Amino acid sequence: MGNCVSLLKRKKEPNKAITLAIIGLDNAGKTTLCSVFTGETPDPDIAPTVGFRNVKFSHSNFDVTLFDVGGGKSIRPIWKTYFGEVFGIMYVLDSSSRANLLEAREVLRDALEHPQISGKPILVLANKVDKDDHLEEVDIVHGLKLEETANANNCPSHLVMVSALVGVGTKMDKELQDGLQWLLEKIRGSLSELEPRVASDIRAATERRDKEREERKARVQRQREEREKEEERERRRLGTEKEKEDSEDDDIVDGNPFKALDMDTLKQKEQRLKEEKRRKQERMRELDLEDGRFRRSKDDSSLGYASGVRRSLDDYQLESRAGGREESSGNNYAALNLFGRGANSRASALPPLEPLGSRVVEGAEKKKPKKKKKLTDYHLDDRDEEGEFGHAEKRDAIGRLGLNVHDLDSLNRDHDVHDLTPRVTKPKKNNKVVRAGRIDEHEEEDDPYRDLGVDGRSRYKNLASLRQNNYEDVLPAKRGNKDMGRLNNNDRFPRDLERENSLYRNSLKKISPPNMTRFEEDEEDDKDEGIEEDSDNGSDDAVDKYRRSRNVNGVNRNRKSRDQDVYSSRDRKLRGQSRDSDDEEERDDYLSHSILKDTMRFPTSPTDDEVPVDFRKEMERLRNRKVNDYRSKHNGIDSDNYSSSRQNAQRGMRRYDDDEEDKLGNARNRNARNVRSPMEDEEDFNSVRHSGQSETRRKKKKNLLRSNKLAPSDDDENEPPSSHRFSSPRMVQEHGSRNTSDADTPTRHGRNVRTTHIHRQDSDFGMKWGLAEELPTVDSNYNVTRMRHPNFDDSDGGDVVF
Ligand SMILES: Nc1nc2c(ncn2[C@@H]2O[C@H](COP(=O)(O)OP(=O)(O)OP(=O)(O)O)[C@@H](O)[C@H]2O)c(=O)[nH]1
Ligand SMILES: [Mg+2]
Repeated sequence: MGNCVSLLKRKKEPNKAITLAIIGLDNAGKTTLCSVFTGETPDPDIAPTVGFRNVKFSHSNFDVTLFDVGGGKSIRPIWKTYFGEVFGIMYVLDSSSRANLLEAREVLRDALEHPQISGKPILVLANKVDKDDHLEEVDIVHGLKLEETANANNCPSHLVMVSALVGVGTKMDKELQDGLQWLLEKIRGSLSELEPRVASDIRAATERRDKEREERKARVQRQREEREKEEERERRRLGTEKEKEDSEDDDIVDGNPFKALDMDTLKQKEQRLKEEKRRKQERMRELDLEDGRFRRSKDDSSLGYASGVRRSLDDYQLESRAGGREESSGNNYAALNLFGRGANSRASALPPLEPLGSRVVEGAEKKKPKKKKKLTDYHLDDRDEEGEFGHAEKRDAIGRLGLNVHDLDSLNRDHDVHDLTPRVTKPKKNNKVVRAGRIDEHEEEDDPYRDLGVDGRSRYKNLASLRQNNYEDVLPAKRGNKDMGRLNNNDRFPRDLERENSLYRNSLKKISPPNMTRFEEDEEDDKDEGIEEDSDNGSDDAVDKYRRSRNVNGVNRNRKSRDQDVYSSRDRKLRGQSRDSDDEEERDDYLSHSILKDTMRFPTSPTDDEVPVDFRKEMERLRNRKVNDYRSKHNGIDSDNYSSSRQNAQRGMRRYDDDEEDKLGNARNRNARNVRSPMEDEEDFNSVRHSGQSETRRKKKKNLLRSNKLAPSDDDENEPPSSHRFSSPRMVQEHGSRNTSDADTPTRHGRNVRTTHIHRQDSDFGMKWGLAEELPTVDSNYNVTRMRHPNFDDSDGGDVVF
């Protein structure tokens, strides 16, 4: 009955306003719990609290203001600012985080030990108990040393295991509700003590804050006065008036910020400011002049102010003593009274100001820094025509290109200069400047690389461009381009420009196709392809046409496009070269050209003394490989086939023994001795071509190739007809009957093996097993290769021998 009366009594009383603080480590769930108390649904993507915020809610006849502070390390120190105002504390702990328990203990201890907290009730909220791995109550009490700390600081404490995610407002977690109730009751129970304590703490805090504010104000006032004094001194020195207080508030008339502005007043104000400024400047000039005169009268008249200020401090001290000047104690700069009579001690303490003095030095002209001339195409070309370079350009060229004096001499002599010009300026249309890789009338008149053909020319210019860019700018764009990649190797690429270029010129002369027909052919191509001549450009010579239509610029063209230019499939067709043709001659022609093409990718100059060793070796290796590949491929034995034969034997697909290896080896050697590859033929052909007979090149070359292939060598009468050497495996099969017989053939092992005529349709297994490509040349006398399919039923005819 008594309880009911007290409840009814309480209901009639107005709510008590109290303040609480919710503290704890970051990420404990403080802000989420605040939402729960206020009845808001917590934001799942809640951000960490930076600083402080407060929330309000009512519970059990209390209007609670809850201070939610950030739990981050850097924010914790501000907690204590609020401790004096609070009646009690909620301490939140993430019960699922064991790692933070120690830190949480320390933070709790620090809080309870604070004089404005000790004795106040503490509610510990072990949050996030909805998580599986949360700590047990005992562990938390033990881990936090809650009882010891609370008892030590006379703080009534209570711990509840809660989850902020259960519900909000009246539907909040029951434990949480109980905990809140406990705290509020505790506060209610000690309200008589707490209220005066909090009130006094708040008063003390307010007094402290007021005191601090006063101190700050006084400090600011002192600083302002100092500044004003300084400004006054400066004004007196310059003889200017004190400006009217020009605060932003001036424009606010009668405290009304929205009142219309008086334009006349504003104009007057502006005028006044201008006048002030002008007077100030005049005064400054006068002072400068005075000072300048003073300096000159003391020194040599030729010595300007600028040099005067550089004199030693001792001079000035002496001077000031002689002139009865005041000498500031201990400050040498004070002796440098640069501002004449009116100068005050502060100003004279300043270091000398050179720019002021420099104005009064008669005849002292400021030298404008000369603009550094850029090394452009134009400059270089100009000088080149005169046959000389300026020193600056030479130095520039040395710096840029890493050239030596010898190189520079060569620049003067040769047309190399065109290729070495840095591409700084953008050439105008139809101008005469020659840029790297470009061809125009100017160059065409005396083009030393004309013989190289378009491809050779651009290749040469690529080289020059590489040099000019120190191999770096161009190369990335050429990635994948074998020859450019090789040039990047500095070891193989001597720095000597002359040597390098002659090397390339030689190699290009040797391998480039005859240039006389290039433009004509391309003109025809262009017609066929519908490329029209550019009517804007007046020049109609073949070189220009070619350049315009193909955009031939040595720097920009990549290998693919170059190869396509010279060896396009269209060209090959026109020349009667085709990989797929049934015509043997066409195929040969194709092959020889593909070798030639590859050779072009690895340009070499065979003049031994000129070529660096590594480079030469590499080229020789390449050439030999090509020749050997060709020989072996077209003479029935190649290393691939040989090794695969060995592999087949090991797999049980064919019989294999050392004797056979001997035979194969012998055959290979013999064939290698006697067969000339198209590569060698091409070399011969080139020598013919360069002797001026290029118009009949195709005919001659074919004859040359054919004669070589068809003529068996003298020292080997058993050489099979050379046509076989150039036959595809398919053709070998088709003509197999010429070299095999149906009769038994004795082997060295004394076993008779029946040879079989293999028709095309019979050779399925060979094709299927990928062996068709490996079929060797058939020779009934000594070159017998045996292949046997493991599943092949030989009951009808024994082994199959090719
Ligand atoms: N599982 C679970 N997650 C909770 C619970 N309470 C809060 N969280 C989550 O814990 C994270 C941190 O919550 P906050 O309320 O921002 O933590 P805080 O203590 O305010 O952190 P600071 O502001 O940085 O000090 C949030 O992702 C909440 O969703 C809970 O009871 N259970
Ligand atoms: Mg927070």
